[in-house]
Amino acid sequence: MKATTPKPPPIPAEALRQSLRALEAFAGPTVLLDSQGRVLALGADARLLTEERLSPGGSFHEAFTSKEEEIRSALRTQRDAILTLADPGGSAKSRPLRVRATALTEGSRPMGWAVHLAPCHVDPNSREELFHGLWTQDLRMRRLFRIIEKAARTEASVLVRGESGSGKELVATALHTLSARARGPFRAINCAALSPTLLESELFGHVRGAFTGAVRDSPGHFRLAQGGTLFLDEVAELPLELQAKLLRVLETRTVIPVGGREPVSVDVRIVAATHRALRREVEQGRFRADLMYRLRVVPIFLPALRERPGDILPLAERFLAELNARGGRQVLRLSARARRQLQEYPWPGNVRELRNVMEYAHVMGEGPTLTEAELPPEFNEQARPVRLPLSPESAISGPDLPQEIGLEDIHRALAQTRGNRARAASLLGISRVTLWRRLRESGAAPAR
Ligand SMILES: Nc1ncnc2c1ncn2[C@@H]1O[C@H](COP(=O)(O)OP(=O)(O)OP(=O)(O)O)[C@@H](O)[C@H]1O
Repeated sequence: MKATTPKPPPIPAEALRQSLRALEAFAGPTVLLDSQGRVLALGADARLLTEERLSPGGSFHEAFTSKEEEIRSALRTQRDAILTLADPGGSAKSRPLRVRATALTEGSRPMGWAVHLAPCHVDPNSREELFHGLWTQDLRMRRLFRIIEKAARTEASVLVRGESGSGKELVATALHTLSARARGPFRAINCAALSPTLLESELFGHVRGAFTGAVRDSPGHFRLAQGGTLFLDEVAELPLELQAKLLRVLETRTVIPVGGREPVSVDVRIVAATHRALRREVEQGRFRADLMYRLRVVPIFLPALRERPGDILPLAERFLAELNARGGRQVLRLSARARRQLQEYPWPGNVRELRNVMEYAHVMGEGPTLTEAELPPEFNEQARPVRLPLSPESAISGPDLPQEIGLEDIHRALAQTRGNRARAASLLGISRVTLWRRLRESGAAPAR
């Protein structure tokens, strides 16, 4: 005779409510579904977040306007997904929600899902786009993507201008990937990171015996990028004598390695980038005008993150979803204060800095809510009132505020430290607060 498993007694409503409250405290707004996708129960936070659009006995799928396949995939894959909540009033006001499901099983039998919900800041009225690793919902950025697509089809030199961490290298790789040279190599070199002598031999190569330590021939980046694209990052930092040499290479399409005599033909497309205004560098005699015109046939201006504030929170959420997917802590929401601080912060290190900040907070804190206290120390400094100088003189001659340190220096230090403000400040010999204040005074950061 077949043994029948006795049906478990139903969980008393009060016990269920308490379990859900405990679950929500740990995992954020939660809905329990049966294996057919019907709502079994939902916690008070989930009720609030969904504005009562979900109720026990109702269908989970029908509460959303997202495609049936998207909803099924969200449940099946148990990965972060964005679903749009239907508006019962039928107005066009849709509400995106971040959703993550955990399958509930008894042995191997599927019982349903616990679905964790979180608010989502992607603006449903503006279109989002992921373009070769660059995510945005900013209209200007999306227009830039179209320019990049057009420029990629040509051989024209492109000059990308943008602050540190704003995605210049990603633009360069997109230009390469979308070009006829995609099968060829992509090489990148940072002109600010090497001494002039080393830079010369890295770019143009050298022959054996050209200098002490040159024990064998070295091809250099131009020849290594043969048939492909060479990305010259921080091109404004190129010393004048190397600018002359670079111009010659671009004009003759040949390169003479250091210590060599014979010109070698090269077929390379140049993409250059800088955080400076090259025109100003030309005016100041630090950059050759003829080289500038050669490099900036197509100029591309990448807006800083603070100039597209609508991207800050959605990008933060994307980074959190990536971090959640690695396992460990599952962050389901940002506290209101953390959101405000992220939005008010000047982001001198741009998207790279935002990613680092999210990683720091994800590691430092615990639980499903990422709070302002988990943000790196500079955010808490930012929250403190800014100390006013005692006298006008102390504002300019005080040891903590050297007048000669300008915005350009700060950007250069940030570029060198890849957006790390603490290291940039110590490089400049000022405190992090001063660095932030300088950015704010210059209008680079919003006044509070
Ligand atoms: N729009 C974006 N969407 C998603 N990630 C981005 C975006 N912009 C930048 N990033 C992230 O920031 C990192 C830095 O980008 P990238 O190296 O292209 O910046 P950069 O402007 O070349 O910086 P630097 O001038 O310091 O070299 C990227 O690896 C990527 O993770």
